[in-house]
Amino acid sequence: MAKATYHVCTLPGDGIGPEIMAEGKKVLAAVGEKANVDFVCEDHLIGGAAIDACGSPLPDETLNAAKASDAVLLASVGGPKWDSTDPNAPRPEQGLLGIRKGLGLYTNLRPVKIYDALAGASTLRPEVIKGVDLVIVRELTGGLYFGRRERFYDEEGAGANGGRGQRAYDTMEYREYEVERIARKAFEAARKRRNKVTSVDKRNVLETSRMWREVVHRVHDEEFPEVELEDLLVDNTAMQLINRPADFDVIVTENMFGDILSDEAAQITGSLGMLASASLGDGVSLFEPSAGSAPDIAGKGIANPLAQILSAGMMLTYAFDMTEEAGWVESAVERVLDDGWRTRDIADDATPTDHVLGTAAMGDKVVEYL
Ligand SMILES: NC(=O)c1ccc[n+]([C@@H]2O[C@H](COP(=O)([O-])OP(=O)(O)OC[C@H]3O[C@@H](n4cnc5c(N)ncnc54)[C@H](O)[C@@H]3O)[C@@H](O)[C@H]2O)c1
Ligand SMILES: CC(C)[C@H](C(=O)O)[C@@H](O)C(=O)O
Ligand SMILES: [Mg+2]
Repeated sequence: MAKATYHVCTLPGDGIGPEIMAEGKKVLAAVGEKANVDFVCEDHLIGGAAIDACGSPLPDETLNAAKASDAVLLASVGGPKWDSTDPNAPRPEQGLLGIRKGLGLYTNLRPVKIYDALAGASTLRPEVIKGVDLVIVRELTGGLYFGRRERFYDEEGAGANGGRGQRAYDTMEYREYEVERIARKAFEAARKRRNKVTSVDKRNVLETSRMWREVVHRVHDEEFPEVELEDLLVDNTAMQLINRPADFDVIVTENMFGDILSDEAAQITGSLGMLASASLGDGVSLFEPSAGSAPDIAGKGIANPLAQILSAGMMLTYAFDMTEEAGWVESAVERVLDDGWRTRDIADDATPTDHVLGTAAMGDKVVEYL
């Protein structure tokens, strides 16, 4: 049989990005060898690296290459080097938002799963985290991130109350179809899991949330009546996530609430360095760890590459329908952890120092177990 070839647009980005991307590629190559599939990875610029090279966080060349690929694997963007007080200066994060919008990636899946071996790395007590297995379905191309915004000088306000007159606003806006389609994705995910959806909003305050709740319920009643649906306000969710995390199955929420709740949920698993994600639309998909460029540890070779590796695993499932091979990756990661191998962020007092691995050694270990 002819060897299948998949073209992967790889976007290492900034900070720890290139370090963890190298490990994601290593694992992909190993899977390819075992499955007789060629993953042809081609690096392109995004974020701060792209600003430095050509002044834009998302060069046309990168977006075009992403559109022409079979899937995109991204590491992370951003860092203090590109922090500027000039509101018109290009920002690395615009590259990430631009590619999400440009590829129409409105669904972001962030699975949060406890590895038994990592129970000691979690901030929470073992009896609280036992059995945690949830997925955050985050709306990714709407809301505050993409609403009208402005920063301006308001003469009337100048001097009043001691201010210098600056004003700024961001707007949260949703269209009904945007809520409908993400709700559908959440109910479909729940059907394949434990059949429960928690819809998170701030209906007691926000008009977008009032519409969100109505639309989610309509989609539920008309198309997925057999799925259990619960509503929770976002502040209460933040609390319940650490109070009873094992009760959640699918959490569906708008863009910014999902951003915040997913970092919180990551800490339940022990480290942000463990949280993979898939960003899906109707065309090419993108896979990325949920964490950022971790400037505090960049360049030291100690970042945890497992979220990047698990994101590559999600790519196998969602982009290439290689669920068996994705299972190899998940199982290799699980066995590496079971055998006590750790990066620094998930090590605890009981970890022998010779079991604390650097970024590249952890990638090698996963390949060895594959
Ligand atoms: N997808 C992305 O590209 C993405 C996501 C989040 C933040 N960012 C950007 O990253 C930059 C830094 O943001 P931040 O510091 O607030 O968040 P961050 O996610 O980069 O880091 C938060 C904390 O988690 C740790 N951490 C993150 N990933 C890790 C890993 N793989 N292994 C071990 N530890 C890890 C960091 O060391 C840090 O202590 C900002 O410019 C931000 O906008 C990018
Ligand atoms: C870097 C930033 C724009 C991004 C987001 O908020 O979506 C990140 O925090 C994430 O979670 O992917
Ligand atoms: Mg985030």
